[in-house]
Amino acid sequence: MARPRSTTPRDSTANRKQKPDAAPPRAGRCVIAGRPNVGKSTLLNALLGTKLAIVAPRPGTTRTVLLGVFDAPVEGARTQIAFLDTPGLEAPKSMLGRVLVEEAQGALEQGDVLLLLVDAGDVVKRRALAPEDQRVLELMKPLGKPIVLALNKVDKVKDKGQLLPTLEVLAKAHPWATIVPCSALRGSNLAPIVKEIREHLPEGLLYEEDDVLTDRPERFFVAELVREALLAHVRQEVPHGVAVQVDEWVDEGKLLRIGVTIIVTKDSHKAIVIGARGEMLKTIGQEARENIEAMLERKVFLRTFVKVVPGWTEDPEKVRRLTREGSLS
Ligand SMILES: Nc1nc2c(ncn2[C@@H]2O[C@H](COP(=O)(O)OP(=O)(O)OP(=O)(O)O)[C@@H](O)[C@H]2O)c(=O)[nH]1
Repeated sequence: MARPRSTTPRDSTANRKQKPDAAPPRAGRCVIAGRPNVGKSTLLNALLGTKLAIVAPRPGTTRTVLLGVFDAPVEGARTQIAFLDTPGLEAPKSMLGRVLVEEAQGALEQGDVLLLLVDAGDVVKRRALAPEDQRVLELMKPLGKPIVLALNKVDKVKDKGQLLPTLEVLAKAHPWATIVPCSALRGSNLAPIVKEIREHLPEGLLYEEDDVLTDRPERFFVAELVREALLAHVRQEVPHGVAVQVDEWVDEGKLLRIGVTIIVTKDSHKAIVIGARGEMLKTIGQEARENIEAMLERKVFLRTFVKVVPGWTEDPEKVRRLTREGSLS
């Protein structure tokens, strides 16, 4: 998918043509990894200046490795960074969890640089990495790649005086490329991250074109926007077993007709997603449609079905189909 020009602030300001005296272009891959809910997808979106990944205030939102291409000058020199946003790394509780961990671990090997994202408030409180963060670091270490440690959600740290001593302790834990406190939500202090990543990338370009944003088709993002709307409204344990499949895509010129099936694991979950008199499904569909229309910049008719597929989160074949191909068929 190409970069949506109207929604990318960087597009309006960045001049991708280098100045004659600028350093040569550099390009490579950076994998964003960390335990669930630390803000990896929010950081990807902030770095790209556009919303690519869905975000939710609950662990386990990201279901697949997502490519997002940063292509802009860093200190005047063109820099292409293929960021890979990964599912949160944690001890898996289901087959779905195992596949997500496999995906994230596999992605680590693809990075020229690894970015370990942790929760600033949590490490400040402990004056150390949490055991869950440490486990991610242990997966990264044997790969021998430069690791940037980013302490996210620094906006939530009340006692900012505790930050410096924490950074000093963390600096001794590993020979990091750098340690950066930042806020992905506010977009603050992200420039030092990009600058450091650039230092470790080889000269050259990954993509000749200057508007590559991702390698996923529009249908993938449509399914994700439906899942995001659902995550925003449905509580309890339902979201863990939800997948969205796009099964109708008819371009009628003025209107794009899309049909999606929301897959859940139990009848009781189906009832929650539909809600009393269908109110919940209506809310989800309406919110998803508005976001899809904004993304595609066209009028959309969205039809939503809900289907029970018992035990799909424990069936390796179904998990792979739904998380990687986005469809059971
Ligand atoms: N206060 C604050 N909240 C943030 C920040 N970055 C992310 N969040 C919030 O943290 C929650 C989780 O964000 P995500 O980006 O979905 O986290 P993730 O690490 O991709 O989550 P998983 O997909 O579960 O691994 C959301 O509610 C975000 O709004 C930040 O810098 N400050």
